[in-house]
Amino acid sequence: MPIQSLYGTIKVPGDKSISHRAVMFGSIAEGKTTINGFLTGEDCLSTISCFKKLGVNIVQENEHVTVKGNGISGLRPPSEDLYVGNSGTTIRLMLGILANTPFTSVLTGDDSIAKRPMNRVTKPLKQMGAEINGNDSGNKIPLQIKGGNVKGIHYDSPIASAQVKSAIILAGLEGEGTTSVTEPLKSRDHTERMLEAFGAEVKSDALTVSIEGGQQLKGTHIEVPGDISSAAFFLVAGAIVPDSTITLQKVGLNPTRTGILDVLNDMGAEISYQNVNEEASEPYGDLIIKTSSLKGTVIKGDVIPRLIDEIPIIALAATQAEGQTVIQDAHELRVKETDRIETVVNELKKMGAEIEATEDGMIINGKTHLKGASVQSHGDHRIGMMLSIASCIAEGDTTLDQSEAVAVSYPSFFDQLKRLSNQ
Ligand SMILES: O=C(O)C1=C[C@@H](OP(=O)(O)O)[C@@H](O)[C@H](O)C1
Ligand SMILES: C=C(OP(=O)(O)O)C(=O)O
Repeated sequence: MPIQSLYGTIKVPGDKSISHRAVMFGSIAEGKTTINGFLTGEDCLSTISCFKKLGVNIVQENEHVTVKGNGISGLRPPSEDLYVGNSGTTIRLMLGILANTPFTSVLTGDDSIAKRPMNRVTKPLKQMGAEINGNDSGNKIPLQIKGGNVKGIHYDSPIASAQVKSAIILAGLEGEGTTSVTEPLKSRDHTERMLEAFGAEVKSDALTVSIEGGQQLKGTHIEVPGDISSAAFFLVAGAIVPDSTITLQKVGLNPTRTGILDVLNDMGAEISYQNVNEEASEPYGDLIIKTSSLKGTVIKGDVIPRLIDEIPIIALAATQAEGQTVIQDAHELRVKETDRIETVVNELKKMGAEIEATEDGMIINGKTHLKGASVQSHGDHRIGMMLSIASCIAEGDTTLDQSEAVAVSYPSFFDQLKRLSNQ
């Protein structure tokens, strides 16, 4: 049923990319790391569980985590498989770390991870000296990795992927000589920023990142800002639900992640900023969104890696914008938790959207009146949240199958949505 308005202030949960990295880097650092604002979503809990199996002492109490690391050489052979659940970031970054451990580990995950390509990281890691075996020549789980004796390489990555860049840089941390990665477009730079916070020296020059081997990380304190990828659902909800004003507190504003703000601005959304801190290692600020008249736009090129996870909710915004929206260069969506081009198009069509898939994106004509339907998340958290926001403006009832998937990145999503709609 259509919601009358969304009004109020919320603090979205901690950034998923930063929460994963804080636990991982704390686990291979020397000494104590404390984390505040940790995301308690299932993906980040999978990362904690894997490092506990590698012998790291990690205590998690809600958003506070303490990690006692003993360096990479302090990691111990796991007595069981490392289960990464639904998390691509966990498996790909861990492979980079495990390239430096002289024992064998086996990495597995859920049905979605079983379909996702791993050769994007296993190929360069094998070149660096890691022994990796798995289904489809090391492309699919379960993956067996034995590390040690890593040699630095230069890698020209065919895709703009922070997971690929991070896996190689993490492998290079203990490797011999210099390791560098050049990517075609700049991807999120949380690894580079956080390695510096842990005392390492990382060089970034345009599209190339490099690191010298033999650096020891030192435990530190990490403050995790709110996840802009989670805030995105309420930015779009605030723009498309009538009579709404939503304040989102302490949202991460790292420029490699703010593509959604640029696109919503182009579409005519009324977003204002307060309490911005640009000095923090990860900048953040409060965002205020009001109901807005949106217009169609073209989204392509170097903004794509800066909003890749936000495309499902941007597609919904486009159904409520006057004119045509074209999304290009987003082929990567086909290898996320689901094929997000297919799932977005098929599910939004059920609600009456005028949306067509292209090979590397979609074309959406607006503005359309959405109607309630029986839809499904396909076990993909971002599809589930996008469809829930769609139901807020749809005429009639919507039922969402597999809604529990939202807990992967946003366990408090439905509670916060309810709170904003009741105020
Ligand atoms: O490094 C990260 O934390 C992430 C990188 C992105 O994936 P790719 O590296 O595959 O683009 C993103 O889609 C994912 O949600 C998180
Ligand atoms: C693609 C995502 O995550 P991951 O690759 O870590 O599974 C996501 O959160 O949208």
